[in-house]
Amino acid sequence: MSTNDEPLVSVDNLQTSFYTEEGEVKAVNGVSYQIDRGERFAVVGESGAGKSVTSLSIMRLIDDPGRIKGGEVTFRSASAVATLARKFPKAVATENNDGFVHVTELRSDSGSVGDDPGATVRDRPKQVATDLHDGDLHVEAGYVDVLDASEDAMRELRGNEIAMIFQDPHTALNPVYTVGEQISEAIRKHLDLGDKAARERSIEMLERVGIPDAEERYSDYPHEFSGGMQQRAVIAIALSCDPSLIVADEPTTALDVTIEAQILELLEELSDEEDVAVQLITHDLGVVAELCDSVMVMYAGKPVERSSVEDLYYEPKHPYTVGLMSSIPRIGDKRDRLDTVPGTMPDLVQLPSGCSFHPRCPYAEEACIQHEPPLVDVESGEPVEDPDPEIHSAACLEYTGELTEGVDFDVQIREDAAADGGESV
Ligand SMILES: Nc1ncnc2c1ncn2[C@@H]1O[C@H](COP(=O)(O)OP(=O)(O)OP(=O)(O)O)[C@@H](O)[C@H]1O
Repeated sequence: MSTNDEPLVSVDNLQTSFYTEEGEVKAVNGVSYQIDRGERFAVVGESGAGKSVTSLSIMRLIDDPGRIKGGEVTFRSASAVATLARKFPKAVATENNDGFVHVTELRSDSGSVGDDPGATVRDRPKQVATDLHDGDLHVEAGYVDVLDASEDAMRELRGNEIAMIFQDPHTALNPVYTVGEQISEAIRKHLDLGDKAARERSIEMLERVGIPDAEERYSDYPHEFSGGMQQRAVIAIALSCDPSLIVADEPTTALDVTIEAQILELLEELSDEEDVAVQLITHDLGVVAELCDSVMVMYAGKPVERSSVEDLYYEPKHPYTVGLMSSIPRIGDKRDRLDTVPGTMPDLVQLPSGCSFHPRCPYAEEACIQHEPPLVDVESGEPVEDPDPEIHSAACLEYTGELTEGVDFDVQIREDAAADGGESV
């Protein structure tokens, strides 16, 4: 199998902690997942579940007192590998040298590339073809070992291959530059274009994200844009460098209902048309239903359920997910629906014994206080080693057969409601 058929992002047993006066805050405590090219993947859970820290970790944006303690993050992209190999040839792994840039398939216009494609690239980095440079060595497949990458390489990756959209577009835009200049600046930096070409591309991007009269609006300052238009401009900046992954952290929380729906529609359209994968972080299952294909529910730094969005809606398996589902609002409804799970997230310095959710779980039994449930295939009860998006998995002793009473819930979704954000009864 070519590595291009493999997931774009693979996260394996990621662990990130903050070392505070109170102790070690285990914000991300063994998280694994994968995202395919063009897939829209949601990370959902209450405040403090570890959603943002997971995303910041895969982009290597964790600052003191935080530290990524362990795990592996792999980003498979031939274009990223080609760009990094050309810029940082000493970082290319070969049979004899370590490196965080891995070339797994290489094609040469002028003949053989030998048995060790990494060594070939190391020897002739300036002949590697990229989006910006011609060359006779073509990287067909490869990956970047993100947690081993240098800071310089990460800077290159962020913005070029992985773009970010945050909750508040207002803070993402600089008030003293026009919106157009900010998009042009991003384009000039990443695509090596001159002023005129960058301006033209910026106007195209503004049109692409649905800003009317893009040419005139190019010279507006951010305060002259509405909140929804500002978020569209942020999306234009994110897209202008042709990323393969957009990480969107609560991108619609600051927007009103109608605008929220429009922005989600825009993200969906762009991801379909440009084959961009999206990692969406949200506490809102209505937003997940609207946009995503697959979902990971997090609780206290760990995944507690993983499945397709459809399976999660029609057949949630973890009592925590069921709690989250119990009053999925229609899209845009800003009620704090997560109040519906009584109790609060535990102290991440001193997690409860056994299942972290047991103090809040209506079905908890003695076994739940004693044993930490592994993430298992809900059908077979077998542990899920590799995060397989096809497998519906949950971390609850119900599915390992260790509960005596078992869990007992009944979720009914109105067909029409599921389509527009879902509403469970
Ligand atoms: N700089 C920091 N110092 C100490 N603890 C931190 C820091 N940043 C995050 N944490 C802790 O890590 C845990 C996970 O936080 P994270 O922001 O990932 O949660 P979240 O699920 O994204 O929630 P929210 O929706 O509120 O952003 C929280 O307990 C938080 O207090």
